[in-house]
Amino acid sequence: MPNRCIRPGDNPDLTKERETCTFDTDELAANLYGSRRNLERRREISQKVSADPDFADPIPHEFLSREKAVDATAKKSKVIFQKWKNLVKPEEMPHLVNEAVGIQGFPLALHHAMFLPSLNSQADDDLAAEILPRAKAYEIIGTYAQTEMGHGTNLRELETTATYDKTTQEFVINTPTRKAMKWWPGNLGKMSNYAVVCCQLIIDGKNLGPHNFLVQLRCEKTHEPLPGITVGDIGPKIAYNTTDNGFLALDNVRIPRRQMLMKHAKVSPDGTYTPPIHAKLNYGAMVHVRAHMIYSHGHLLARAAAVATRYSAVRRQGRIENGGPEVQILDYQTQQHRIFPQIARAYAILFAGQEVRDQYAKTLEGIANGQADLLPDLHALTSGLKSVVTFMGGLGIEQCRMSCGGHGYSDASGLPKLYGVQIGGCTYEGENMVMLQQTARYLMKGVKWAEQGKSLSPSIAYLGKKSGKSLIGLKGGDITREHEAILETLEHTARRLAIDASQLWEKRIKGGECKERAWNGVTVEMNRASRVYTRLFMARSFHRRLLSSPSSIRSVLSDLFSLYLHYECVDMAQHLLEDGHCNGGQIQYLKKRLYEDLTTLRPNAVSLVDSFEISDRELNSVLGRRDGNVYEALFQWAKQSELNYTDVLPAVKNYMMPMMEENRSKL
Ligand SMILES: CCCCCCCCCC/C=C\C/C=C/C(=O)SCCNC(=O)CCNC(=O)[C@H](O)C(C)(C)COP(=O)(O)OP(=O)(O)OC[C@H]1O[C@@H](n2cnc3c(N)ncnc32)[C@H](O)[C@@H]1OP(=O)(O)O
Ligand SMILES: Cc1cc2nc3c(=O)[nH]c(=O)nc-3n(C[C@H](O)[C@H](O)[C@H](O)COP(=O)(O)OP(=O)(O)OC[C@H]3O[C@@H](n4cnc5c(N)ncnc54)[C@H](O)[C@@H]3O)c2cc1C
Repeated sequence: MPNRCIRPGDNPDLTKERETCTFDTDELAANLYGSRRNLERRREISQKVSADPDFADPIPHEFLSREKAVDATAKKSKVIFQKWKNLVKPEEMPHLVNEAVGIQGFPLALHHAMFLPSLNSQADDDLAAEILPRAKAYEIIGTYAQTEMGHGTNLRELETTATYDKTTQEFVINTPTRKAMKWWPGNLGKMSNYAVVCCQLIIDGKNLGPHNFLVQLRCEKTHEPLPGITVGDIGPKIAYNTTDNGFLALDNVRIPRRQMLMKHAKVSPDGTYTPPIHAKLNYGAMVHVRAHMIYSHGHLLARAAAVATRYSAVRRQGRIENGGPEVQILDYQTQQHRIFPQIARAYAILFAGQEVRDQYAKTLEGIANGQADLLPDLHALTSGLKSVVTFMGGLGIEQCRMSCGGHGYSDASGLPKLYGVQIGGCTYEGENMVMLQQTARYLMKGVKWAEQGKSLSPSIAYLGKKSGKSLIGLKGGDITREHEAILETLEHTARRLAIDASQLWEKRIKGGECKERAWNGVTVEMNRASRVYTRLFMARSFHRRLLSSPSSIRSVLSDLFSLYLHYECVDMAQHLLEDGHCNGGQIQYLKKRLYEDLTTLRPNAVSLVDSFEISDRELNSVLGRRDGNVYEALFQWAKQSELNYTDVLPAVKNYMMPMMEENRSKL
């Protein structure tokens, strides 16, 4: 079957891997990206970026100081948002940015991810008409400033205030304490001249909770901070170092009334407050990012899996049989067990990410028509997915990094930076433990609705079903029936964990605790229920994709799905066993099936990651390069280290040589 990555001059081990492929890699890539046309566009963009001298990197970013890296990123961003702006569709923009700039952030990241979405969904018609065309034309750059030094999670306790002054029809925006400074917002420090700032709305001394306001931070001509505004960069971080995450203090800055984002909640000139149709519509920008970050995090894991798989096919170390040749490390079962589940999870996350984006679009349509009834379901799902996927992705990338041995520790592999970027997602857009509790709140309602026989939305319909006996291992032979048996077992487990958590909670309440304290006593169990609900959704979403896939890729997707299910079940064995729904024999059966899956997938491993269709430039990894010629490339990469600009470093000349000289002269 064709693997279209084969080229003359490639590492022969990689070529051999590609020759054993049993499916058409282009078919799978087209399915992943939605169509052949999308796949071709993806390639076209990759090729054009590589050929554009404006995007050329004289030396890799890894060797640049932070300031120089920020500079290079800003320069490329200007090219993207001027020269390239009309050459790509909005949905192609993330790929263009990844290709041209990389994953560590760029000056307009928050402008796109949160500033524009906030204005689009929360500004009233007047404000939108005035500001959106300017923002879309990049006449101004904006960000989303919500988190403060003292509070990120608990938005109700944010301290920044917007106090309405009826006499002038203005809001007075103020940072009352040091810890009330906005702290963390991306692109706030140096790039943005505007921000959507989240403040407690105060009218006639009454606090009406967090609301969003458009605030100009810097002069449009000089880019100097405006009077009353203190703004800057918070310093280096684990990753995202080309992003100027910032701080901001506002000293009684006045803005006109109409700069409150008033599509949903409104303040009239006389100070009358009208609440929104759903209390949390002000939180819409967060739901937007949570709904979109699932897919992009799937892509980060896909990159790591591509690096680890290709490198493991090229790397030869040790022998399996005495006297045999040194083997490709991909032939070790431990290596396969480390890497193949990451390939499967990356596909699963990408599929789930595509489904949740569609669900977000439907919810938004409803809200535009005055219907917010889909929002609770979407909030529960995006909260669960963002938590599970970012954690899974972090673990997966770290497994991939370790699977590359010493070279995985080098920035040449691209993996340390990938890990740093990925794990940021465990914290931003709501700390994972906190967001899982949001999901759990919804599940607790679902358990009650199911008890009362009420209708349940599709994502929690399983709560209303009855459990039968687990048929895992008892439906021998037929893979379709085995998949169904496992999905039913996962449904049972998700339901059982939600009901157990609900009963534990009720027991504590009956024991005399207030609801909230009782909740805190059961949150570990609540979060377990949320994770399994989310993992069930991911498995179901993968299954839907498998069932709708064309026959040409059905078999390889089915193999991958089997591995996914078997791995997830073994990973969750404790939950499957706890109530006796599965027995030890069934877990042993799942393990046996998992080891068989590793062998089945082995010939297609490289081709499965080739179908992620990530260009060398985007992958930015010496170990993961398509042609597999890693050793020469490693040496060329290291030669660019600034420590190699001279043979004798000043540090050696100034300190080490005199020390050695002094010690020699003492003899
Ligand atoms: C060219 C394009 C390129 C794009 C490149 C993009 C690159 C992007 C890279 C971006 C990187 C980083 C960006 C990061 C940004 C940020 O981090 S912004 C800050 C995010 N902050 C948070 O997420 C804070 C987390 N906290 C909260 O969300 C809330 O405070 C919390 C939900 C935890 C609690 O809120 P409360 O108001 O106290 O509400 P609560 O009492 O718990 O719940 C009441 C009720 O409301 C429901 N609820 C809560 N939130 C929502 C929501 N968002 N939508 C719908 N419903 C919501 C909740 O479930 C309760 O319901 P119930 O029925 O009463 O149980
Ligand atoms: C890379 C990055 C980019 C960011 N970009 C932005 C941005 O653009 N705009 C912006 O406004 N913000 C941004 N943030 C801030 C981010 O949204 C917050 O850091 C995040 O929401 C977590 O809040 P926190 O820092 O207050 O953590 P905390 O809430 O202080 O968390 C600390 C610990 O307390 C626990 N905890 C807190 N509350 C509870 C609870 N109720 N139940 C159980 N445990 C709890 C958490 O689980 C965690 O273990 C960014 C952060 C990062 C790391």
